This record gives sequence, C-alpha cells and structure tokens, in this order.
Amino acid sequence: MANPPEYLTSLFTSYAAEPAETRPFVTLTFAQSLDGKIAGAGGKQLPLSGPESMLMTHWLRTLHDGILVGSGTALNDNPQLNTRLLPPAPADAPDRNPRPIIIDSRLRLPPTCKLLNNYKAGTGRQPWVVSSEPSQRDAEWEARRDALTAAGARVLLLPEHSSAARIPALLTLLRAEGIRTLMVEGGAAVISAFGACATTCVNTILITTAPRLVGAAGVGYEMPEQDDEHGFHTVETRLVGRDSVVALRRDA
Ligand SMILES: NC(=O)C1=CN([C@@H]2O[C@H](COP(=O)(O)OP(=O)(O)OC[C@H]3O[C@@H](n4cnc5c(N)ncnc54)[C@H](OP(=O)(O)O)[C@@H]3O)[C@@H](O)[C@H]2O)C=CC1
Ligand SMILES: Nc1nc(O)c(N)c(N[C@@H]2O[C@H](COP(=O)(O)O)[C@@H](O)[C@H]2O)n1
Repeated sequence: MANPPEYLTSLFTSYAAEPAETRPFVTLTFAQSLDGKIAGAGGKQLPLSGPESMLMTHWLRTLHDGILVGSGTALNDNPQLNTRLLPPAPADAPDRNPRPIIIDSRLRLPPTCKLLNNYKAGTGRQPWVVSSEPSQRDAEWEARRDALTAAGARVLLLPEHSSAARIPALLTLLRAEGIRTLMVEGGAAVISAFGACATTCVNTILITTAPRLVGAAGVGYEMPEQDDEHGFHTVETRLVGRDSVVALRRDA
C-alpha cells in the first residue's frame, strides 16, 4: 500500500475545507487494552497494537503536521514518533514524518534520545520541546536548554497559564508556529488533560483496542462522559488485524 487507507483520510477531508483556524485540528489517539490500560504496571511500555494497527498508526502520523507526547512518555518510552514502518516513498516525495513535539517544562528530555538521533540521521523532523513553567527556569534549566539546543532540538516557551488554560494556550502557540494538524499520542496525563478540554480542543478521537487484559496495576487515563449534545459521534468502527479501531468526531 503506497498511500494511507481511505478510511483514515476520509476522517480528515473536511479539514482542508475549513477556514483558517487559530488552533490546530487535534486528533487524540492511543492504544489501550480491553480493560482500558495504556501501559503495564509501573508504566511499562506495552506493544498493545498488533502489526496491522501499528501500521495504521504510522499512516495516521503522515496525516498530521505535528505529533505530541508528554515528558512522561518521552522519558519512559524513548519514542521515535516517525513513519519508519511504511513502505519507502519516492525519493522526491515530501517528508512524511510529523514534527515531534514534547511538553516538558523541566527540559528533562535527554539530548541522546532517539528523537534527536533520528533528526540528525534524517529519519525524523527536528523535535520541538515546549517548556511551560517559568518557575522551573533556573541555571539548571538553562543548562538543559543549552544542551538540548546543541543536540538539535528547538525549545519553545509557553507563558504560564492556569492548568485549565494550558492546553488551549499550547494549541494557539503551535498553530502560530505553523502546526495545522496535531496528533496527540499520550501518555496518561496528557490524554487526560486533552480529554478534559475535548469539547473545545479535540476534533477527532481514535482509539485502538487490543484484545488483551492488562490488569488493575496497569496505567489508565481519565475521560469525561461522552456528551452527545456537545457532539462526539462515532464515525468509524473497524477491525484492523486483531484490534478494534473506533473513531469519534466532534461536530464543527
Ligand atoms: N498505549 C499508548 O498508546 C500510549 C501509552 N503511553 C504510556 O503512557 C505512560 C506515560 O504517561 P504519563 O506518565 O502520564 O506521562 P505523559 O506522557 O502524559 O506526560 C506527562 C507530563 O506532560 C507534561 N504536561 C504539560 N502540560 C500538561 C498538562 N496540561 N497536563 C498533563 N501533563 C502535562 C508534564 O510534564 P512537565 O512537568 O515536564 O511539563 C507531565 O508530567 C507510559 O507508560 C507510556 O508507555 C504513552 C503514549 C501512548
Ligand atoms: N499505537 C500504539 N500502539 C501501542 O501498542 C503503543 N504502545 C503505542 N505507544 C505510543 O507510540 C510511541 C512509540 O512510538 P515509536 O514506535 O517509538 O515510534 C509510544 O511512546 C507511545 O506514544 N502506540
């Protein structure tokens, strides 16, 4: 397959027709177990997605300008967030990788992480690290900023906001920096934070559910009750390999 599957692209076709927005279109997406866990005990990273739905996730990545994770995921998983599982694109094709964006107030992302190594190797875009708490900015923070910048990252500053205003402010900043479409992959705290403002900040929720049970010690997340009046509606339900994939869209 040389292009993303039609059932994915059709989720986003209306975006192109929308007028200029002040925030990116946001897709909140992750893989979970049947009992609603996204990681194992102690945050152990789990291969929940089967090969087919993992491939789908990489196609989904190609449909977004940016891909966002929290510092917890960046430190725990050392992710790559690129599209390396896809068949090679023609040499003259535009870069299909989304820009990795890490929310990391304390700038704990290691300069030796895979995201920065991939950028240097040409297998990923330059990571942006967003620091949002001025109170963290001391000599140590400045040294970490300098080390990350030297390693190739771009460090962006987000003015301090209340907890409820932080995600909207982040989205406004990213749109001003050219991110029109944003895929939010996690982890638990970030999913919960986007979930809490989903009716204004999230356009699409796409959840892959793997047929396994992780147990009570696994890492879960919080979502508000679905409110049909404020419009998240199921627009796709399908089996991808052994996993079920459900997509919800918020009404415009
Ligand atoms: N199954 C799946 O699809 C996925 C699973 N995971 C799993 O999730 C786990 C990591 O989750 P978790 O530890 O919760 O870490 P997160 O990746 O959610 O990162 C949390 C951090 O993000 C920063 N942050 C900035 N703004 C906010 C905000 N408004 N709300 C919340 N956090 C904010 C904070 O860091 P700071 O103070 O540094 O700014 C916070 O500590 C791992 O076990 C990983 O394997 C992760 C992604 C997908
Ligand atoms: N779609 C999906 N399925 C799983 O089973 C997962 N564990 C995840 N995790 C997310 O993907 C990141 C890893 O990405 P790379 O393989 O390194 O590109 C991980 O950090 C989570 O964000 N996703």
